[in-house]
This record gives sequence, C-alpha cells and structure tokens, in this order.
Amino acid sequence: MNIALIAHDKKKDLMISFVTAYENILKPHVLFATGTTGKRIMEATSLNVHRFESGPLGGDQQIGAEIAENRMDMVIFLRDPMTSQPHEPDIQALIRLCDVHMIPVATNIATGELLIRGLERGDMEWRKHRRTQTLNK
Ligand SMILES: O=C(CO)COP(=O)(O)O
Repeated sequence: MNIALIAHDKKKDLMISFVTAYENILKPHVLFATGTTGKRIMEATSLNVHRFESGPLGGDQQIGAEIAENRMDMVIFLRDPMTSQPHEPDIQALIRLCDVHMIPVATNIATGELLIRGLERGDMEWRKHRRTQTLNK
C-alpha cells in the first residue's frame, strides 16, 4: 500500500511515537510524507520515506495530486486543531480529495491506530483492485 504520513509541528513528536510503535507494520509498505515529517521519521526509524515538499510549500497539494491519480491508499494526517496554518486551504483540499476518492484518512492518532490495525489485518486489500481501475470510467 502507498501510505502518506503527515504531521503538523506540534504533532510531530506524536507521529514519531506512532511510527516507532508500528514500524514493523509500516515497513512492507511504500511510505510518503510531507518534507519535515518525512525527515523526522527517517531520522528516528529505519523506515524509508519518499518526501514531498514541506506542507506550507505545497506538500499537501502534492499528496492530494497522488490521491487524484489513484496512487495513494491511506493518509494519516496528525493535524493540530489549535494552531492556524498559513496553508489551511491546502489542508482542506487534501482532506476533501480523500473524501472524493474514498481514501481512508485519519486526522488524529486514535483513528490512525484503527487504520494501522486494519492495515495489519488486511482490511485494505480492496485498494489493490481499486488501484487497477481507471478513475472516471
Ligand atoms: O504542514 C504540514 C501539513 O499541512 C506538514 O508539513 P511538514 O511535514 O513539512 O512540516
């Protein structure tokens, strides 16, 4: 599965705890992240992460484009609901595209845990079939 990991600054330590705890589950998958989140994950774990731009510089939009192209299977986005972000429209657009294309998206750690457990259990296998289909047909 292609999995996007994103965390706002005040949630980055939480993301590191999360990926450390679930490193073995995440390892066989292809991981993507916004710039700083990806850097932090690679510094803290043995996971390899494809890094996009930092969120405020367009990283959320790049991940959104992957979703629109039917290339992203899951998004774990630990958002900070208490701090306003300069790129709030990009964040909303990313979450909207998850809804448009029915991509599982967690915006907090509690849902993130459920998605990871589901991933481990094989609940995401339907995405393999969906990914082979062309959208809008
Ligand atoms: O701002 C972000 C998501 O909206 C995250 O970007 P960074 O991972 O580059 O900090």
